[in-house]
Amino acid sequence: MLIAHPENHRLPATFIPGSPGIDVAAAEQAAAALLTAIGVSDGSEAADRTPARMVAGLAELLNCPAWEFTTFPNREGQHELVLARDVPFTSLCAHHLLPFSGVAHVGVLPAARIAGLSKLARAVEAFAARMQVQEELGQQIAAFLEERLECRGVGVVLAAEHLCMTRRGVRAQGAETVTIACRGDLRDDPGARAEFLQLAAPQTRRAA
Ligand SMILES: Nc1nc2c(ncn2[C@@H]2O[C@H](COP(=O)(O)OP(=O)(O)OP(=O)(O)O)[C@@H](O)[C@H]2O)c(=O)[nH]1
Ligand SMILES: [Zn+2]
Repeated sequence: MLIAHPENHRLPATFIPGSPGIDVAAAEQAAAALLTAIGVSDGSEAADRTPARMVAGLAELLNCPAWEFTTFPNREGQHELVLARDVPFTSLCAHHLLPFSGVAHVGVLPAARIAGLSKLARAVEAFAARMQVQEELGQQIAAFLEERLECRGVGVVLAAEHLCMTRRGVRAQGAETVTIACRGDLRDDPGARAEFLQLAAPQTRRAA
């Protein structure tokens, strides 16, 4: 069954740095308990601050710095594709809490306004800073840009390695997961879609 999360792509106008959702003391206590429970707590000096480092590391991955979505008037009529290619990202797999990371290719067909270019990458960063499912990550970025920019089309290609799939479980080393989230003319206009995917697709495989 498809479960829709219509609010998931909404972000506050300005992002606040810090990790307000994290109770650091409780998280460190739980991390220490986890290390003990799985039998790796050896009391050594090296592991002394491991619970604190675990929490700080997770807080870092679940946080993104403050930014604003800056746009400019489309004065010269840029109605062709604008593509930010090879934007690196790291997120946390919602199922295993292991990292998945790779690159995002974000394309926009502008209308009345153009986005500050870095904001395409910042949108990727902001939505990646959550427990995520790759398909939902792509859809949330696309929905956010479509809504904020009121553009004619948005396309988001994500190509990522999931450690939960390549380093544990099935251990499919080298496997890459590619997802496409297109909206507007980048989904419905075959020519525009083909041009976008052609420019984005050759970049989906990481350098060996
Ligand atoms: N569709 C999708 N699946 C994901 C993503 N990240 C992880 N998964 C999958 O989520 C599934 C969770 O399945 P479970 O059977 O509950 O977990 P598991 O026993 O650890 O499964 P294995 O990884 O096969 O050992 C696995 O198939 C993962 O590969 C993602 O971003 N998108
Ligand atoms: Zn996983």
